[in-house]
Amino acid sequence: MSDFKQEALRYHAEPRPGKLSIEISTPAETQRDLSLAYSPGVAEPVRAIAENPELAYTYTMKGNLVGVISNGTAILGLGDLGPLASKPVMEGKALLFKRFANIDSIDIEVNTTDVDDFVKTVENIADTFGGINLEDIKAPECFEIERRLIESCNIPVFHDDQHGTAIVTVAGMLNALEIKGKAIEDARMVCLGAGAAAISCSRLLKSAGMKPENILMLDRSGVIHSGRTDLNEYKKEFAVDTDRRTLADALDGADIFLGLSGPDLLSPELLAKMAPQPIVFACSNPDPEIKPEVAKAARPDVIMATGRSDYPNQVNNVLGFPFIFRGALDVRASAINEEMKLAAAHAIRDLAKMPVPEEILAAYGVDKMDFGPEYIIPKPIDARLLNAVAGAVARAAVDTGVARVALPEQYKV
Ligand SMILES: NC(=O)C1=CN([C@@H]2O[C@H](COP(=O)(O)OP(=O)(O)OC[C@H]3O[C@@H](n4cnc5c(N)ncnc54)[C@H](OP(=O)(O)O)[C@@H]3O)[C@@H](O)[C@H]2O)C=CC1
Ligand SMILES: CC(=O)C(=O)O
Ligand SMILES: [Mg+2]
Repeated sequence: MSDFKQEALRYHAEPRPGKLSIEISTPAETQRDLSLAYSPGVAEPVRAIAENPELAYTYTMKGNLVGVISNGTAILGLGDLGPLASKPVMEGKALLFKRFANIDSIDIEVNTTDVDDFVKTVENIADTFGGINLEDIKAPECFEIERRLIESCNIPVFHDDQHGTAIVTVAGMLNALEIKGKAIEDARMVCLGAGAAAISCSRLLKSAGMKPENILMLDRSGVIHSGRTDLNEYKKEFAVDTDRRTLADALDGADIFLGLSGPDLLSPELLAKMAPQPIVFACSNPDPEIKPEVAKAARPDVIMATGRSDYPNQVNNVLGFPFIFRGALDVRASAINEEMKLAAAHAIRDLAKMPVPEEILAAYGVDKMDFGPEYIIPKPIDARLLNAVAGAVARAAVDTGVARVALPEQYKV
């Protein structure tokens, strides 16, 4: 086993197993403290909430608590390895919520692949939380699960692999296209993968101006075209009239490769077929569709992003979900709508054009980071993301009427 793999296991095992702990936020030392925290004092908020459920936001941690909920059917790009094996990823998402947006969150792994069962389980516990982040649930089930939970829950329900990924991808893509000097309306994209992330990214790219006829999507059976009879309703949305059938056919002259599929599926020979200054977002985790060093050797003109922290241009939903939920929770939004998503994408995009603070350069061990092919998107540790993205989301929630409390001062511009 490599040193890095051993270190990763040790990181998860020490100083105690896992990556999270729960802390007490009120005094609990004296008889008086205990009388207030538990019996008899706890009866007062119980009675208050029973009379007015909104007071759960005042007297419990609900308003700053997000459930990270999975059934482990699409764990990163590792596939369906079951709910328990997804726990390190879900604890990781909770770590990121806390680290980047001071949101308390807890992971819940649900042991079912049945849509009705999953939906019922989440519905039954939803009131515990201020928001629900669905994670690593495979397509097509994820679409029905999210739709039904959005309908039945009165808190934001957000499938991160769909919308978190789409928001960050659109932010990075608009910047990559700007650097390439190509309008999104004219860009031709090949999307490898037709699951949760691919469908949602392609939908949001269309909302941002990409033409449906300029998107060729592929699944394991090749190009999704209108002659296919094996397509579910989500894939059908992307079926086009075309003679192209294979990834090689699709990539001929394409401007963009968006990979949301699996490891090492884009060869240097196929990359060579793309248009000048190709944009390659190889976003599969942990192993991208093509490694940046391989892509750059084949195409020195490539604008390249991956989902990983150890290469430039990390296009990963970590840049989105902590800040999006921060904004949504702060205005007690009932939903995370399209306007909020596009506002988040533009806020992330715009931040990449601002001068990069010293502490970020130091953390990444470089002398400079300037907007360009090696820096199309901010780093997750950029502290400015919090106010920029959460503020944009909160303002969009207020503007579109889904906020249930007024805009906090810190988000007023
Ligand atoms: N960077 C980021 O922020 C994110 C990256 N991702 C990555 O995207 C990938 C997909 O995740 P998600 O959408 O949640 O999973 P899903 O299970 O919903 O979708 C997987 C999709 O990939 C396709 N696929 C798998 N292998 C191949 C192959 N050999 N050739 C063509 N298509 C293939 C599947 O095809 P078929 O439909 O035929 O089965 C399916 O459409 C993962 O690698 C994940 O790590 C996901 C979310 C965020
Ligand atoms: C980043 C992420 O959510 C994924 O790869 O599934
Ligand atoms: Mg995921």
